[in-house]
Amino acid sequence: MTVETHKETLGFQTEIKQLLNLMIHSLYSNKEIFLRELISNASDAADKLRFEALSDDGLYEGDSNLKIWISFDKEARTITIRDNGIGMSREEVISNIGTIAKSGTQEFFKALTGDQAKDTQLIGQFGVGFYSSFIVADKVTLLTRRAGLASSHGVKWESSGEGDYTIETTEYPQHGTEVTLHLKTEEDEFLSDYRLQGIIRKYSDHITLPIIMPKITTDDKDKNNTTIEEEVVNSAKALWTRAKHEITEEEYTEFYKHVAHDFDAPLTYIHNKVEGSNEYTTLFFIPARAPFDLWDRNNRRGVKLYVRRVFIMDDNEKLLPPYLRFIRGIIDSNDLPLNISREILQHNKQIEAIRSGSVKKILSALENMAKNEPEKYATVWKEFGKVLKEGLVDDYSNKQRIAKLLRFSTTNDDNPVQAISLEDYVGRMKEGQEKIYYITAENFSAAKNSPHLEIFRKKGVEVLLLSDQIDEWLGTHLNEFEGKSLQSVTKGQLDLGHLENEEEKQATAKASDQFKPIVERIKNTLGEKVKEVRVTHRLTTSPACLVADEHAMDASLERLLKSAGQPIMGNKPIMEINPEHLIIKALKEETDEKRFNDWVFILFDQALLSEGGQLDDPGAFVKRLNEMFISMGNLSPRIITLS
Ligand SMILES: Nc1ncnc2c1ncn2[C@@H]1O[C@H](COP(=O)(O)OP(=O)(O)OP(=O)(O)O)[C@@H](O)[C@H]1O
Repeated sequence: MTVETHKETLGFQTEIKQLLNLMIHSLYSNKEIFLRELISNASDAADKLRFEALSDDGLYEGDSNLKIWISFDKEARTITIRDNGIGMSREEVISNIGTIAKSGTQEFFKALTGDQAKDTQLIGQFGVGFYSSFIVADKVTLLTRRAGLASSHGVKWESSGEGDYTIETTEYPQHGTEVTLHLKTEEDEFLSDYRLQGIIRKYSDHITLPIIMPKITTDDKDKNNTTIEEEVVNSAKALWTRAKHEITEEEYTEFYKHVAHDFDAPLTYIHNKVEGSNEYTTLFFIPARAPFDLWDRNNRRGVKLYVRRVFIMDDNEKLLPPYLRFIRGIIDSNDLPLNISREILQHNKQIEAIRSGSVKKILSALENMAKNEPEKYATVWKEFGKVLKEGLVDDYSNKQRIAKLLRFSTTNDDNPVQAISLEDYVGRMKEGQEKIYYITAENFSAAKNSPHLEIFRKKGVEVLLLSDQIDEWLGTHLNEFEGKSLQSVTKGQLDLGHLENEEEKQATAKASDQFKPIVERIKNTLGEKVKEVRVTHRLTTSPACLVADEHAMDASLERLLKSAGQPIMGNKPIMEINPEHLIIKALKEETDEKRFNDWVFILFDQALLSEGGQLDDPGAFVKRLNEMFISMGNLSPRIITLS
């Protein structure tokens, strides 16, 4: 391999400049976290080396005692953080340090508002890692060499964080990385054993590698005789192996920040040891906020797998199902072989048992929280509810447990905040009510104002108002809850069962008879646009609505699939008319064929609009409506003449 030694000056990716600026200003009040971030990176680098060395122990280059060293030089005003982990090649330095390759980057930059207070929150959520060095340093020098490469493949990277950096190949004897911060003039407080040790103990005690600082002792008799020893500053024990009662909340929080790359404390943690034939420990965290890449179902970096404290991998979908991708933490198995590969993981019985045990633990924790700490659970639902709902589709065996965790908006309070459980709903079902009614629409307002709800509102029957995209699948995947079937109010013949009394049933039957001729006329007018026209009793104030056939797809699901580019055989809707409505009564008497046709098309288009549909020919609708206004004589003759 030819070694590229020349020194080049490269520009940061534009986003990095923006990120650096924002970060330096917004994280200044918490500037000591730069050390936590660099230690965290060093620890990850050691994990990576240990894993790669499982298949090639030559990578240790005879030094498998992985450590992190921290030192400072008062005169040069520098702090150095060094590790003997995996290190980086020149290409890796350019792609890891000069660009942000994280998923969710685009979402993050879109979310920035320009308002410093708000953006500070966001930057914490995004994670700043290495760049946090620039909060306290006006120049950062990074020396590194990837394990396995010759010492001539060392890389020196340097930047003052102002838009560009230099990179050159250099001799670097040991594998690993060394980051030197040249402190800004006002940051001398960090040039102190006491201060640095305090930060390490506060934020990085849980790091499993020894974090070492030099301890200088001076001979009492001879002040010039000094000895330097290595002192381990942290407890260097895997946090999850310690007994729960010995671990403080702060320790859990700091560990979370390290594994999750989050700046904020988690909402809660779930720590368990499983003993028996398949021994393992899990430590899971529920974050307080959704990360920017939550919607990326392929991003599975939430949970890390360890085998007897050795990091194995952090991106395997086998560890937790996609609907729990918001969970962060670790799984440490005592029984899996250390050289386990991704391929073996796919078909490993122990992993399957760990996965299903972990899912159960997480669901139990969520159930307990929902019961005992409903406010906390409301946050979980707000942040991760949409993802959790995917579980109904993904996880058949836990469907009923997941169903209990769902929260909805309903017509009970017409509140867009989803807070009502299916148990709440069932608990207050009306006497005679046999089904759980729901409506799906593109957004909350469209659901709330749908004409399909009129009869339910009149009778005081609660309806779930569903407007998240995933809700379209709810009806297909959750057929029943506690023996009550779920029924879309926009599908099929409305059967209110015992909610309707004999009198009402007779009135509907009578109206159907009386309106038979007009129903026929409307059907003839609309032709292929509808499957059927019928008299309804679900409307009280609207003249007409569209419903889907019992076995057809909901109209809103059909629209969703179409917008996702899926070829859909258009299902024709059924138009239902309200015999009590003035327009329908007038229509019954209408003899002018043109006016009748215009009314029918207007009613059809209105019904389509009110359920969030799109008109095939909006211009024709507007024209008909205007003609109708004019002919109704509501406008003064002068205006009519002008038009
Ligand atoms: N000490 C190190 N040894 C080896 N690689 C490192 C080291 N420090 C950083 N890197 C590499 O640089 C990348 C970027 O680091 P950075 O701290 O900016 O982000 P991160 O750790 O991936 O995530 P976050 O920003 O959430 O902390 C890392 O993912 C890693 O590949």
